Amino acid sequence: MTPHIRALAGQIAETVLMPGDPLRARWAAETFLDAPELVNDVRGMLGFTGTWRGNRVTIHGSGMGMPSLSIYANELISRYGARTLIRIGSCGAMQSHVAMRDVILAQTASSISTPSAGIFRDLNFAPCADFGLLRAAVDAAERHGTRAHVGGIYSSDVFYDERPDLNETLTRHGILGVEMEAAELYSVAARHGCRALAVLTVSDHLLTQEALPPEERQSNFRDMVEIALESAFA
Ligand SMILES: O=P(O)(O)O[C@H]1O[C@H](CO)[C@@H](O)[C@H]1O
Ligand SMILES: O=c1cc[nH]c(=O)[nH]1
Repeated sequence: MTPHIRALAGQIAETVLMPGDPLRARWAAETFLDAPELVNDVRGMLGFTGTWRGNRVTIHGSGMGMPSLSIYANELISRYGARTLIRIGSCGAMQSHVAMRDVILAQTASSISTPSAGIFRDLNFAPCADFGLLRAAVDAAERHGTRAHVGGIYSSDVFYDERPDLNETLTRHGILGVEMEAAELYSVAARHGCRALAVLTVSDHLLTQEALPPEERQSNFRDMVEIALESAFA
């Protein structure tokens, strides 16, 4: 048990999928896992452990933003022995060739800052995905016939952005999309020798202003979850 997770020792799997939304965690656990068991509901942050094709998996919400994810990732790794952490999130597209509902596999995650900045001090650490997971995710996306893009994303501290100049700079440098957790997930995983990847589904588009309704962001992102599970156990 931790301040934020009530699971007992042994109730968290070594492989953890992390959506921001706890209700997406419930949907994914009930849709993809055999015998999902609720292992956390502290503060309404839901975590479930079950099996997928005979492999133990936990699906646990991260909450929104890097400080929230950082708490859960640190506790899942340090207190429960998680070793592979895959974010299954939504994101906003920042390139015209990226369409709504496309999948983005985040090779790197740029940021202005992360909760790890205090450790890195003057170092501009480059948070990156585990290459084995990334390669397996590319293969899984191809098998599924999913439109997937591999490249850099931006992990922001804000959803309501007031820096159009920054977005323009990011787009000009090929950044595919924006979300709010991956850079810290990659940093925490690196610090502990764990594997991490962010598999993201485009829920809105910064260039066209299209946006999916909340229900579709909560569930219906099947390809993303299947790609994450297949990558974890490739
Ligand atoms: O859909 P999730 O996984 O929460 O991800 C995105 O959605 C939230 C903002 O609406 C942020 O957490 C962002 O990273
Ligand atoms: O963080 C996020 C997530 C989805 N869409 C955005 O614009 N930002």
